[in-house]
Amino acid sequence: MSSLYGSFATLQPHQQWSAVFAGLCLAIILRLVIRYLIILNHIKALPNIATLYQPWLKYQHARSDLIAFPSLLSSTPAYETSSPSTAQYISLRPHLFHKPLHMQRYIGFDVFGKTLLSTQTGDEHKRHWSVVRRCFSDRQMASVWEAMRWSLNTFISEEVDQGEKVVVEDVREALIRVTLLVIGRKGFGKDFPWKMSETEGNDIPFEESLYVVEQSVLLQIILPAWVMRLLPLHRLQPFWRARKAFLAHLEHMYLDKRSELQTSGAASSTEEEKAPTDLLGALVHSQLGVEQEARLQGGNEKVAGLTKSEIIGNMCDAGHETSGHTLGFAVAYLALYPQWQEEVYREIVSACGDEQPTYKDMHKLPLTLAVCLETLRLRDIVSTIMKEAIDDVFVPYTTWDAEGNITTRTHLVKKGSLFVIDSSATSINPHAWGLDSMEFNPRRHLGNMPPFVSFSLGARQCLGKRFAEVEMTSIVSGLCKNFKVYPVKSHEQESWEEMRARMIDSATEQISFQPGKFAVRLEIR
Ligand code: HEM
Repeated sequence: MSSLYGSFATLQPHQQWSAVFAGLCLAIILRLVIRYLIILNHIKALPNIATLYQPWLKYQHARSDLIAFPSLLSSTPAYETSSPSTAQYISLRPHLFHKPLHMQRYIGFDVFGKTLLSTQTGDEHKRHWSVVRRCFSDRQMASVWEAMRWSLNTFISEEVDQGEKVVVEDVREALIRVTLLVIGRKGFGKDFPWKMSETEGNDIPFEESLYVVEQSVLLQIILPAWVMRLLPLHRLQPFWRARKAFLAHLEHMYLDKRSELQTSGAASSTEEEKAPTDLLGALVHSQLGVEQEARLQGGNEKVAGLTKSEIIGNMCDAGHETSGHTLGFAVAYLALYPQWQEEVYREIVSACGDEQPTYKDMHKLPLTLAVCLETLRLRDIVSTIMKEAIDDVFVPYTTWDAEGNITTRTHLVKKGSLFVIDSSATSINPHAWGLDSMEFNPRRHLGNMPPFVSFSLGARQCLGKRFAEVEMTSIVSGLCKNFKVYPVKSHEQESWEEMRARMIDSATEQISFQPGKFAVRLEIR
């Protein structure tokens, strides 16, 4: 150290300044790299929830569904819980458990503007919720169904060889494209293929900016825009430019939609039939309605509802990834379990005869929806739901002995503790779902069932639940009505068990849990 100081002292003053400057730059870069690695690790998985493929195993070993583990971000002890009663207890008590908004998962969601998902329970949540909830009307759902079918047909006719048999080489990629197309059409109200003119001063077309942002979403969440801009890394520049262009397009589209609705008079109509069926249009229509209500009540319309950046944030949160990945797993299960394909096919034929299923038929297709829910139960997409205790609180949990005798207990959780509802494990807890909890059996969703936490529960449960259910039922019914789905072996001798492990268990955790690469063969019925 002293020799380092000695060498420093021998330098000329301007060289000393340069050395200090270089040292500072190095320290900043080092800090950024460390932050990047911590956040990456944090987003991808909490270290203790590493049992991705057998999420119940750690509870089975502990003979308890309450396991303590130190939180990454809080100095207070944190607890992980999986019992449905505990998960339900926490989810249904928003006055005791808030969202830990300091966690990167929620900070990351706000990258394009504040979203409903990352608002704190209370006034802020109510303000967002009152605008966003109006986008999920029955009319919206009917058009989501149609858009999904259109997107699936577009994909099948454009991307795979026409004929009696077609092979989809990468099911995950295909279904993400199908759901992304729907977000394009249903989200931004744009027909495909996009022929959008470029926004003034923006040289990257909207379609391109959306695809690049989608491809680099993890980076977009982790790295602030100014870091992407300033870091002298050649490969980061396209991501930064796409993000800038994407936001500029969205702002342009928002302002256009606002003035279009105001000029057409649709803005002043509260009738549901006048609301646009694309998500951006519905959001703007809802926002204009909230402003009008505030005006009529003598309030300040300028502060009513959401700001421009909040509308854009909520727009970007119109999840295609969650439904896309669930559908990827559902196709794997259908291919592996042909008996369920046949049952679903019979249900569709008895509900719709020779016609293609429409949204009006959805209530007659409970088994088709159950296939999607059962997929989600076994391959929970979100995996972890974070909560923070805002007061000292006793939570229920259970332990059991070697003979299986169950004892119900309570545990004192200190104010400020961080909770992770382990939804992957909760949904396969044999004490709640039965000893066959690991088996793929969609029929279990048709009767009484334990609380299902994959969409969360209570006041903060998924607002897009119905949207996702409609998207998934539309695709699964469309596939099963028109095709038989077969798995494609990776080599001639591959057994069913090996295929299952490859298609289901090769999943990875990115922003959400996602299937690995696998192919299926579709044969026209
Ligand atoms: C299979 C598909 C989906 C699953 C499994 C899912 C799951 C979830 C979960 C677990 C939460 C709670 C997250 C938390 O508290 O940290 C949530 C919240 C939310 N989801 Fe979904 N989601 C899905 C699809 C969608 C779709 C398609 C949309 C929109 C079109 C959507 C919109 C939302 C919104 C707005 C919230 C925040 C609700 C609030 O905090 O009040 N979700 N979702």
